[in-house]
Amino acid sequence: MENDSEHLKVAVRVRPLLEIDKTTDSIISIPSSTEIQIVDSEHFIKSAYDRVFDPSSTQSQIFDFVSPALNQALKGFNCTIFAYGQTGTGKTFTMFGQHESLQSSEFMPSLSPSSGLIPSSVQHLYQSSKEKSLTFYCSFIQIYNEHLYDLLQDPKRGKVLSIRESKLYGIFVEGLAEFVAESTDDCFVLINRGNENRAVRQTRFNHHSSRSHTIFQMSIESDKANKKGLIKKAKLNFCDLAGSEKYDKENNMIRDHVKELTQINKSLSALGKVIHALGTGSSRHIPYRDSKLTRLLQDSLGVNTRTILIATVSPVPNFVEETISTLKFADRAKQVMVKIKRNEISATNNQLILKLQKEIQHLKTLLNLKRKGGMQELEQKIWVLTEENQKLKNIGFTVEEVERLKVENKKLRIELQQMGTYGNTDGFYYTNTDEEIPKSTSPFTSETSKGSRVGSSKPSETRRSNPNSLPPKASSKIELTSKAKGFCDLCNCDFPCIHSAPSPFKTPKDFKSIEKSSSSPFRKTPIYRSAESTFGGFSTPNGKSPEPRRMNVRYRMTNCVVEDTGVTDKLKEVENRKKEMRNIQARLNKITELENYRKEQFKKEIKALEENRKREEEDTRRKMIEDKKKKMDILEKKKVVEEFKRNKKINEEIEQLKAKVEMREAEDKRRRENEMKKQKLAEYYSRKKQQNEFEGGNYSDDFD
Ligand SMILES: Nc1ncnc2c1ncn2[C@@H]1O[C@H](COP(=O)(O)OP(=O)(O)OP(=O)(O)O)[C@@H](O)[C@H]1O
Repeated sequence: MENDSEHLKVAVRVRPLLEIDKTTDSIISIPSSTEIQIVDSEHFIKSAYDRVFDPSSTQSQIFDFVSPALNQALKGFNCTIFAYGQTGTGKTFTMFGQHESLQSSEFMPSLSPSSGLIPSSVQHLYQSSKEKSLTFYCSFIQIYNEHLYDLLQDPKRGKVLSIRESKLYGIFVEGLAEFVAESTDDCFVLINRGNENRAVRQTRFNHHSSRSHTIFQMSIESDKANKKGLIKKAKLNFCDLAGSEKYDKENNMIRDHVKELTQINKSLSALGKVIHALGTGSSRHIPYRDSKLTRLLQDSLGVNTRTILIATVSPVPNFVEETISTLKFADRAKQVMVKIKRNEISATNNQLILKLQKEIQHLKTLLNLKRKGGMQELEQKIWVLTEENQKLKNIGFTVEEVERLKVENKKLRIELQQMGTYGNTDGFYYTNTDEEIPKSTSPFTSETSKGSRVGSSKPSETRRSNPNSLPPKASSKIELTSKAKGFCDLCNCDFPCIHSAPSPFKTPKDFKSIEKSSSSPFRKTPIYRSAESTFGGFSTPNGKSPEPRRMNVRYRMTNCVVEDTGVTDKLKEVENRKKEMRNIQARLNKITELENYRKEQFKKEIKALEENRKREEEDTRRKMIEDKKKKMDILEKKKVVEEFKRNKKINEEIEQLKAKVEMREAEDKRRRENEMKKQKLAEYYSRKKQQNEFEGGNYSDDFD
């Protein structure tokens, strides 16, 4: 199965009846593990899929269905898993697990039976890759109202990210953080964090309805080349799509809800069109660019990616139309053929080397900057590295050298992480926890961390203590230009804001200390959230104080400048404060402008909706009139036909009567002729008789 074509795999999961459904009737029956039937007074539909999961199916059965694809991902095959369905049918339940368990605060190193596909897959991947030297990079994206946000770095949806395409990276999200997750726990923390930040809303059919599409991405890269000198890499996408929903005319929906609903339905319809185009195979143009979702998944949909669709449906009779529409979508998806090949890249491939060099260059720059400080040196270093990079590009590399580059890359990241750097240069960020964090308040104690790590490639201690690390104050001298100006890159908010958190692994106490030290007018707002909550049955310890998780992160971002803002004297501080205030004012103006713009947009949308409605009403009225006219025409025609039939019948009767009359007349004529003949004969015989008598002869009546 090195290079193969296969159908997109489709499973349907029927969720059980819930209290919120307020019914015990179900329209769904499952004759076999691959068939589903919808039966009610108006429908009888039967269709077959790769697998149908009945309402009693467990999370582990779903995991078993996808696990072969996960194993393939470890061998270098891309994989995308979707959950698609109407709102409240169990997409998030399937992908992440029971919602309540997301909130639990008990730490359980193992997964619970209610854990969803993503946590189970993460655990499986780490367990299966114990012996292999693989690196996992994780990112978490949400698409809300057709805008992309980084769920791990941007909880307030402050910065809209853009999708870019380049030869080096393919399709990628500019500025999206990719964390190096060294263990299952690292991943779990990231998933929890992302889940906390996801846009949800209470709707009629779901108390925690997801209002955004989320994509948890894992890039798996082998650290070492195989015997053939090839390096494996695979991308895994877990997509929990927002659920489609009908416009609720009776209960006035609020403005934001209407907007969300419009955007969700629009992007799902774009996804449907892409699936349709891929399924028919005839269409040359695949409309990937119609929505952010399809554009982002362009290289993971139908192209070199094993794709699994889990369509979730409700058994409630009221949602029969939605269930049928989901099954239709799943039917179309079944037709899609995907050509799959292993993603292997020669270790000496120019692009890979270039990428590694680029990363190493940034890492080195940051490290030197961290160690020595100073803008001049940084500029010098960048210049030297650029030169070096240029030279390196022209030199042939051996596999061993590339492997060394990879190892160096990883080492540098870890070193940076341990130094507590939060920096940014051309292309990459590296975040870290602060050395000042009191160990007792972190959500990850060393014992817990040690005990719970599954498949961690490194003991957690190695990432904690660092003899080279600078004292915390020194590290705080290095800041981003935008921060020096009092702006955050992500949300343009006053600084320090939520994005100044070194990593998603802050602890409540850390946040308090930040709040205290900050003089920002926003500092009273508890902007940081701890990674305490869990999902799928894993969480933070009760009362225990784990150690901060340290992780590396790379950002795909360009043209960021680093400068020395280690300002300690009072004057500059005052100056900075003023600047900060000016920036806040500017930001407020911007927000007001934005608000006005949004209002304007909303008015336009309402107007458009109103016009649409009017147009639809007009269409309906016109159609009704046309229908009426048609009916009248038909009635008119019917009348004519009946008249014609009646006339025809009358004519036939007349004809019959005429025929009868003619017959009678002929009969009369014949009778008259016979009588005349008889009369003539009688006259003849009487005359003959008279003649015989006269002649004296005998008269005989015999005549021939
Ligand atoms: N298979 C299942 N077993 C038990 N409960 C389920 C199952 N599927 C869904 N549920 C419950 O149904 C409710 C809605 O599920 P969920 O939030 O996953 O739906 P969703 O499809 O993601 O909805 P939305 O699109 O609105 O986000 C939740 O309370 C969830 O616990």
